[in-house]
Amino acid sequence: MEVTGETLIQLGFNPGKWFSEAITHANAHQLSGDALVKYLKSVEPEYISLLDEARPFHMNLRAEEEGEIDNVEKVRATMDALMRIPTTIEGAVMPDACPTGGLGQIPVGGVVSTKNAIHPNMHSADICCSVMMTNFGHTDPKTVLDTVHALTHFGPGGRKDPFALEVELENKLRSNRFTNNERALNFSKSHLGTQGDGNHFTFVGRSAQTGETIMVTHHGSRGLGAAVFTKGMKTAEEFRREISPETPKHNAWIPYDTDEGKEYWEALQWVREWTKLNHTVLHEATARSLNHDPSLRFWNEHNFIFKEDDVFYHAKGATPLDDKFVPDSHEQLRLIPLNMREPVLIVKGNTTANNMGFAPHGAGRNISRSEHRRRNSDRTPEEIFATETKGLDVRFYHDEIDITELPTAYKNAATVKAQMTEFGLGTVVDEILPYGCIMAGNWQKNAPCKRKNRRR
Ligand SMILES: Nc1nc2c(ncn2[C@@H]2O[C@H](COP(=O)(O)O)[C@@H](O)[C@H]2O)c(=O)[nH]1
Ligand SMILES: [Mn+2]
Repeated sequence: MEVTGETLIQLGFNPGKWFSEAITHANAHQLSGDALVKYLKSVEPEYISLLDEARPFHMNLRAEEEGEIDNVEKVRATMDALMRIPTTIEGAVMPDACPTGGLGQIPVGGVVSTKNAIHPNMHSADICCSVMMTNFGHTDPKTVLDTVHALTHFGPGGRKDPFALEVELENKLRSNRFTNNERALNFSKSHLGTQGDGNHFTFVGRSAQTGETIMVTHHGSRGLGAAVFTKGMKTAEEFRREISPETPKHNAWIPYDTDEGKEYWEALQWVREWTKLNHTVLHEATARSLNHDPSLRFWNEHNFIFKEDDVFYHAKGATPLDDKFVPDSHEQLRLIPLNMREPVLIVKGNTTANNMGFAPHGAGRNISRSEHRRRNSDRTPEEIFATETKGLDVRFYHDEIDITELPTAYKNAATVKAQMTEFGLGTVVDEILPYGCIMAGNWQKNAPCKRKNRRR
């Protein structure tokens, strides 16, 4: 009987590139029964198994009240599963941690170091989600917010009036297999100067130290990053089948010491450069419109992979404190937003025994968006908005309130700040006190397909 791929799968072997040569050999020698199994065992690749025990991780997170226990336990459980992936070295969990996806997926607020391995799912689709600030001196905060409101773009899709993509960066994108495709290249142009949706924002406030007006933008790499992520996951899956089929798909990795690994790492750097430009064009356009020469601008990513020799630090919603991770660091300063009613923190810090060189990237959530909606179903969005944004100038770009972005949707900011101090996760050197902000809002409510459904 002819030996096929199906025969091998039924015998319990994992499909991979080795199948084709083994099938040819088995048929040429008419192998069957024990002889076939013996031969297949002798040529089957040696797979990397999951670790029997989880590698160590630091829980810089503690439940302070009843409602937080469930979240903390879920974060611990997912880290326990994740730290059995054979590439892992060490992990850390930040006070803003919350689970995302199934068991074994890196939580938001998680840091995992690996040896010679890049795990695309540990940076997820919004590669290099980040925050940038510009100091506008003593310009009136409302004037800054009005000015950026007229210039920015929130919601799905791209701009009708895109900013120009630098030729040098376009050439870089065209030189890499993960970015040189129509989808990624189109996004790199049409999405430049866009902020997307969800919890991305433009925030304006005043420095607690100097009273100067500071603008902070929060967004990532938009369609370009998502396109790179899709390709990265596909490549990682090809490796997973060949080297560690026992590893769950969501934790597949690309070995760095391969052509694909080196090129994926390079693609991540181009995405980082593009994302920085995506913030910068908005900050520069605002400064030009205000005819103001800004005194200070800096940024930091909080959803990225950082490399030190052959060790890769995956930070899924964590702020790199240590300058070894940040090539364009300004005086070691980093930005950590909390919610629209709270200050954006300006922090500094170093690597310690338990922080792996990172701090939280925000407040995080104890409950999902849908649970938050359920708990507030007894009040109208307008009532909730009025209570939660009193005294602030809060705007939704698409004119529809998104209650899942209001302050009570997030963890208690005071608790997160207290745990930053308790676990040594950076020192606050200044705070940007809120004047107001712009977010996408619930743009789906008036999306054409929703309107059509409502008419039915
Ligand atoms: N200052 C503001 N901070 C906000 C707002 N909405 C959310 N957030 C915080 O940002 C972090 C980062 O979110 P992620 O998308 O990178 O995971 C989040 O944990 C919140 O604490 C806002 O409107 N203003
Ligand atoms: Mn972010």
